[in-house]
Amino acid sequence: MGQALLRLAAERGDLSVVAAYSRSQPPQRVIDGVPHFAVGELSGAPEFDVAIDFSLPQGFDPVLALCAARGKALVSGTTGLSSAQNAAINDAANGIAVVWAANYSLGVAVLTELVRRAAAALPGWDCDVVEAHHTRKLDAPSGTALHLGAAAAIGRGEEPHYASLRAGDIVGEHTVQFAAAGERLELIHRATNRDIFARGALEAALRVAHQAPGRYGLAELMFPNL
Ligand SMILES: NC(=O)C1=CN([C@@H]2O[C@H](COP(=O)(O)OP(=O)(O)OC[C@H]3O[C@@H](n4cnc5c(N)ncnc54)[C@H](OP(=O)(O)O)[C@@H]3O)[C@@H](O)[C@H]2O)C=CC1
Ligand SMILES: O=C(O)C1=N[C@H](C(=O)O)C[C@H](O)C1
Repeated sequence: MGQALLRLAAERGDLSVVAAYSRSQPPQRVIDGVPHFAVGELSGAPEFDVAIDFSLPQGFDPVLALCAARGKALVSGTTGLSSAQNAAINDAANGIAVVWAANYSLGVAVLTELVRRAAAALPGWDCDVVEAHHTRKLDAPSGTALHLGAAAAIGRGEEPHYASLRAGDIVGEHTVQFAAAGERLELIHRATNRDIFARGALEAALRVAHQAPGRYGLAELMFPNL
């Protein structure tokens, strides 16, 4: 995701990337023309308006801390965060603008609303969330699966069952199934290119960079017609 963000940001004239951060050791001083900072070097990063984080749970805390210390906005898509890390986002949102979303695609934002409405309309139906991703993905169920399950739980009062498949280079597929005797409803989102997530995160960053402190939902920020 970091590579997609750098590539797509370079194509735009309305934003510029001032630094990249990762765990790479030894630190690669420049990545795609952008100054790179490795673990332990983040405090030396230049001034910025908003940070975009697509790391891993073990890389998230220093980025949140830097944004909070400098009073700058954060857009994060890192999944598999702990409840303590989610609570830290809520705390930080008292002083900075924060967006965290398990999925930055428009399609999943629409699917989430459909799932919420279907669950509310189909009380007593069985509900399962099946997700499939590439074999490099470390967390399961996916953040999107948990997000869709939470939307279903609003309408049905309990979380669905989850199933995870890891195979090949699947970008990200999520199927929410509602089943009752004699019929079955399946709502499916299939991502075929990871750029959709990076584009969504860049748009969110542009919108939240100078917002007042608070935790902003992706739909309220990006898809007000939903
Ligand atoms: N919300 C959304 O729309 C989406 C969310 N995701 C989520 O984004 C995250 C990243 O996904 P992906 O890009 O595929 O994963 P990768 O493993 O390809 O990239 C993870 C990045 O985090 C860096 N990193 C890992 N640990 C640390 C650390 N301790 N300190 C600093 N940097 C660290 C890695 O550094 P290095 O390069 O040096 O290894 C790497 O640059 C996952 O949680 C995934 O679920 C993914 C796609 C869409
Ligand atoms: O790791 C990925 O690739 C993805 N992770 C996110 C998730 O955990 O839901 C979003 C997307 O499905 C791709």
